[in-house]
Amino acid sequence: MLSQFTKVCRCGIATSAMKQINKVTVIGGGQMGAGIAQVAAAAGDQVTLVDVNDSVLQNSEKTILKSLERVVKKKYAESPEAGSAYIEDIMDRISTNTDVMAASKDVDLVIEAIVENLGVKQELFKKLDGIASSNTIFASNTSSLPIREIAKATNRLDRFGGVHFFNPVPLMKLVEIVKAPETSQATFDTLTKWGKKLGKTTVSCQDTPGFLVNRLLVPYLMEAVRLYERGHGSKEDIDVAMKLGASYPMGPFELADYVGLDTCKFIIDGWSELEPDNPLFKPSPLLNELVAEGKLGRKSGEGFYTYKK
Ligand SMILES: CCCCCCC[C@H](O)CC(=O)SCCNC(=O)CCNC(=O)[C@H](O)C(C)(C)COP(=O)([O-])OP(=O)([O-])OC[C@H]1O[C@@H](n2cnc3c(N)ncnc32)[C@H](O)[C@@H]1OP(=O)([O-])[O-]
Ligand SMILES: NC(=O)c1ccc[n+]([C@@H]2O[C@H](COP(=O)([O-])OP(=O)(O)OC[C@H]3O[C@@H](n4cnc5c(N)ncnc54)[C@H](O)[C@@H]3O)[C@@H](O)[C@H]2O)c1
Repeated sequence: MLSQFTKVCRCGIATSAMKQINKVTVIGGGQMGAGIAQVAAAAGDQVTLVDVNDSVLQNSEKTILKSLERVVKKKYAESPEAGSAYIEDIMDRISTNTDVMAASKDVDLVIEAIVENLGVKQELFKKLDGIASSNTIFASNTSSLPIREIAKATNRLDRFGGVHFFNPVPLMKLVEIVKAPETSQATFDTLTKWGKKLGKTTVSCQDTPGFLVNRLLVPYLMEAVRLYERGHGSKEDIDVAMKLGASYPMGPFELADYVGLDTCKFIIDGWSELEPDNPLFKPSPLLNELVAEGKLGRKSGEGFYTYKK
């Protein structure tokens, strides 16, 4: 368990030093939460994955297992037995729980990857703040919401930061570490060290809309949708164009489906509310329509494209 490591400097002011994270609760077992649980357990952390019910958590476990099997196919191609032991070892470090309060009582870090909605995230952390140890750091994997706004629901603004992973978490090498105005240097350093322990490259971000990657990626994806809405290109051609003309691994429509169209909509609606006159943040009628029809991308079997279940 993380120890509150408090130093008193010569001036007499107590300052908290960087801590070691070994025990983590991940809230939200969807595509991001499952990935975060996987990479944390692979790095040796004891992980509890939380979601609203057991059937979601069973799916999360299946997703993690499938992903680990893909990793092992490459990493242990010559030694299937060592591969099985590797998977077993990681799965042994992951437990699941539907009781978020019990799962968050005594851990070094609570990181959430639930729905991209400020009120829901605030409500979650407000509840947790009352029961989690004062040593526990809170973090959000939000794509687009201000970390400070989420943290304001708690009395631990100094022990609250952003840790933004990318999808698919096991493969994407970057993690953005977000320092909100009140995030302490010790918290920021602890989160950065944790990101590196998970094998990721970290970049340091301020608490500005979209941090670094999404401030560029969101306008690009939305502009692709607008291009298509204007009838200036088919989605297939736009995807091919960006893959072969710009060497992106996925075209914008493939990527939006991969991310989840509900998440895309939550992001753009939030930014458009924040800056209604910014043409880059204009919502898209087509995106709204698809989400209203339950076409959320790969996770629901249909979005801009149709996927085999
Ligand atoms: C409108 C607003 C929207 C904003 C959205 C923002 C969202 C968010 O905040 C930020 C993001 O995340 S942005 C999103 C950022 N993300 C991006 O931009 C992603 C862009 N896409 C890509 O980088 C690639 O298409 C992928 C890596 C996803 C798949 O690669 P591919 O070549 O097209 O297809 P492949 O052949 O299937 O797989 C290749 C190899 O990878 C292996 N593997 C795959 N999945 C795995 C898993 N889960 N586990 C383990 N392994 C996995 C697979 O086994 C294979 O191994 P092999 O040994 O070589 O056979
Ligand atoms: N999808 C991406 O590419 C991506 C990338 C980076 C960051 N994010 C961010 O990560 C977060 C999750 O995104 P996702 O794509 O994994 O979503 P998802 O829809 O796949 O999963 C969300 C999960 O959270 C659960 N959940 C919702 N409310 C909950 C609560 N109160 N308590 C416990 N569990 C709850 C849901 O049951 C669901 O399983 C969002 O904030 C999103 O912006 C997403």
